[in-house]
Formats: sequence, structure tokens, C-alpha cells
Amino acid sequence: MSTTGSATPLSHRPSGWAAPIRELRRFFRPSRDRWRDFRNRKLADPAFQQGAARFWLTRPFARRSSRRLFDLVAGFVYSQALAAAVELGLFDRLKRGPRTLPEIAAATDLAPEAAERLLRALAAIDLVEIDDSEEEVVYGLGPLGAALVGNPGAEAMIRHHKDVYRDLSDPVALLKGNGPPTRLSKLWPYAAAPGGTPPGDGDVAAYTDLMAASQDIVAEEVLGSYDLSWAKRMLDLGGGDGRFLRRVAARHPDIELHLMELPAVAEIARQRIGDTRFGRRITVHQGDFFTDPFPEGGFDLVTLVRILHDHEDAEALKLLTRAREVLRPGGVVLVAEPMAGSDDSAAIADAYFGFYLLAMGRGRPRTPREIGRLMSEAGLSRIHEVPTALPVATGMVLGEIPRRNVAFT
Ligand SMILES: C[S@@+](CC[C@H](N)C(=O)[O-])C[C@H]1O[C@@H](n2cnc3c(N)ncnc32)[C@H](O)[C@@H]1O
Repeated sequence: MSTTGSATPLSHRPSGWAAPIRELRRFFRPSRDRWRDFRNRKLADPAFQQGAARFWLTRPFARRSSRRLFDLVAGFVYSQALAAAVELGLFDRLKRGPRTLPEIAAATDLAPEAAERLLRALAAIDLVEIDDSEEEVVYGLGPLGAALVGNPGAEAMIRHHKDVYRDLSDPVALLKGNGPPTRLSKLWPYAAAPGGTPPGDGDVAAYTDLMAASQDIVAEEVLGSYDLSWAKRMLDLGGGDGRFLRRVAARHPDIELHLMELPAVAEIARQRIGDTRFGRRITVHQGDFFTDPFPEGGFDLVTLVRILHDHEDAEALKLLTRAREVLRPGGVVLVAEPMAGSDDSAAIADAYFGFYLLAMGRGRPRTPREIGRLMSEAGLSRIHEVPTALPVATGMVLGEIPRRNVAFT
């Protein structure tokens, strides 16, 4: 197995250092608590806030933290300005070059004042750039707008947020579980009932497309961070329309590839894979990965890409155990999804997916260590976290079964 970054072992037995480190933390806790109380008292004091904003040495920190706080307060408005721009196809128009206000107003069917209001809002959050160096002001893509143009997955999510934000409109009811049924639980029908309910055709295409739109970036992260050329036979569980496996097929001509999906999605995968040059290399199996038998023959690699976080611990453990049971000796289970806990991905995993999955009705983001613990319970060993370049898109944890003394099923 080889990785481009350095893999971090996820140990589940406390090391010899665990006890002394705990003691040290306990020793320093009173001073840490005192410092935290002092800091919070000061930060909550309006006089201190004003003083910090005026004093030259503390001014940059005061500005930065008030800006961060205001960004949290205003985040929904920023998102809605972005949603309006996507719905109006603004970024697609600007990618061909800067435009004047009358041109943009005409193309988006907005009154010039409304178009200008939108453009100025987008410029303030780096999505658009205003060039007023000539007599006629023109509007072009800003750095974040340009990045968005190259990321169809993000655009699909922005459109999807109409449903997500409606479900989050009463967050306390959502947390208490006494709100109305959510849209996301209908969009992701397998989420509503343990064991999976075969979904209706219309919704299936919608959620399969939504996943496929962001799959390229995830596939790139997985394949760029972990070299799976050693594998001869691979199974992708819940592989959607097969986009991930098509990328694997393109890079690794010798791996035999299998995908398992719920029947309605498997049908879409068959069609989409069949239309490509990989039609003969990828076998699509329809079935429920909790209850139906897995394809026979033993696998070197079983992948769970953006699957585990959709499920509660008991189901995740069952899935990992079933995956381990079809591995050949020396085989690997690879879990790839946004992971909680790290500074780089905490906002997307803990905050965004934490609430998203709550609205969906099941599942939770997990830290690499939590995934590792489930892998260990499922009978996997040599559990490693593999770093990816873009943890917001996906993290990665691998677990293996040893080459010897393995009951091979
Ligand atoms: C979040 S999507 C991820 C799809 C794909 N792996 C990706 O990353 O784009 C979860 C996938 O798991 C599939 N799935 C959910 N429950 C399943 C079950 N019980 N058996 C088989 N597939 C299932 C869904 O149909 C869906 O395509």
C-alpha cells in the first residue's frame, strides 16, 4: 500500500504516555480554567471591546474577531446572495469576460438597481470584482467566483440548499426532533427507514445527480492520495452512478471493478457506465448492502465513499464487518468522507454535515479516530489515516486484514 502523504496510525490502545499526559493536563487545568474565565469575562465586556478596537496593538485582533463574529451572524444572507447569482447564471456569463451593468441587468432580467445591489454584495464577499479604472465600470469574476466556475459540485449544492435551508429554518425543533418531516428525509429515501427502502424513480435521479456532481473532486482526492494500483479486485459499496469507479478504471486498467447499489440507482449506474468505454470493466450488482449477499470471490479493496456518515454506529459497524468479511488476506477497507475534528474540516464536517445529516434523519460525521474504532471493532487492523490535500472534500481512513490466520469467506 502506498500513499502520497504520511499515513498516521490510529491506535486504539492507550500508549504508555497516555497516563503521564493526562496527569500533566490535570496539573495545568486550574490555571487553564482561570485563564479561560478571565479571557471570556474580558471579551464579553463592551468597554474592553471598545478599548481593544481603539488600541493600535490589539486593533487587528479586535477587527478580525468582530469580522468573524459578524460573518457568522450574516452567513445566511451571504449564502442567499450567492444562491441568487447561481440561479441567474451570473457566473457563467462573467466567465466569458467582464460585463457592464446594463449588460448584466439585461441578461439576468433584473432592474439595473437590483443588479447593482447584487453585484456589490457579491463583490464584498470576493465572488465578483468591480473594475472602475475606465469610464464605464465593469464587473468580472472575483477569486471565489472563478473557483466556483470550476466546481460544478459546489454549484449543485448551492441549488440544493433551497431544500436544506428550509429544513433548518427551525433549528431548535430539528434538534429536539419535534419539527415537521424534512425534505431531506424524502430526497434521501434510504435515510428514512433502517435497512433501506427502495426509493421512487424521480427522487433517485435527483439525488444520484447531486452526488455525481461533486464526485470528481472526491475521486481526485482519493486517487491522488492513495495508490491503489496494487489491488486486483475492488468493490465500491453505494457507488452511486459509478463515477468514482470510472475514474479508477481510467487510471488503473488492470483492476477488476464491482459496484453495489440499491436497485433504482444500480439501474442508473448500468446505463451511465454502459455508455462509456468502461462498460465491460465495471460490473454493477443491485442489492441492499445491509441485507443482501455481497458479490462473491473475495476483494483486495472495498471502498465506502461518502457512505459511513449517512449511518448510525450500529449500521456503520455492520457495514464495515460485512466489508471485512469479503476481503482477501491482506485486503483493505477504505473509508473516504469529510471527517470531523480536524481544524481543516471541522466547519464542514461538524457544523455543516452535523446539521445536514440531522435534517436527513440519520447518520453523523465522525473523527478519523471514531472511524478507526469502528474498524477495529469490525475486526480490521493496521488502521491508518491517510492525509488528503483537501480535507473539506474528504478525509480517508484505511483498515486491513492480516495476510495470515484469516478465516476467508
Ligand atoms: C451519499 S451517497 C454516495 C454515493 C457515492 N459513493 C458518492 O460518493 O458519490 C450514498 C449512496 O449509498 C447508496 N445506498 C444507501 N443505502 C444503501 C443500501 N442499503 N444498499 C446499497 N446502497 C445504498 C445510495 O443509493 C447512494 O447512492
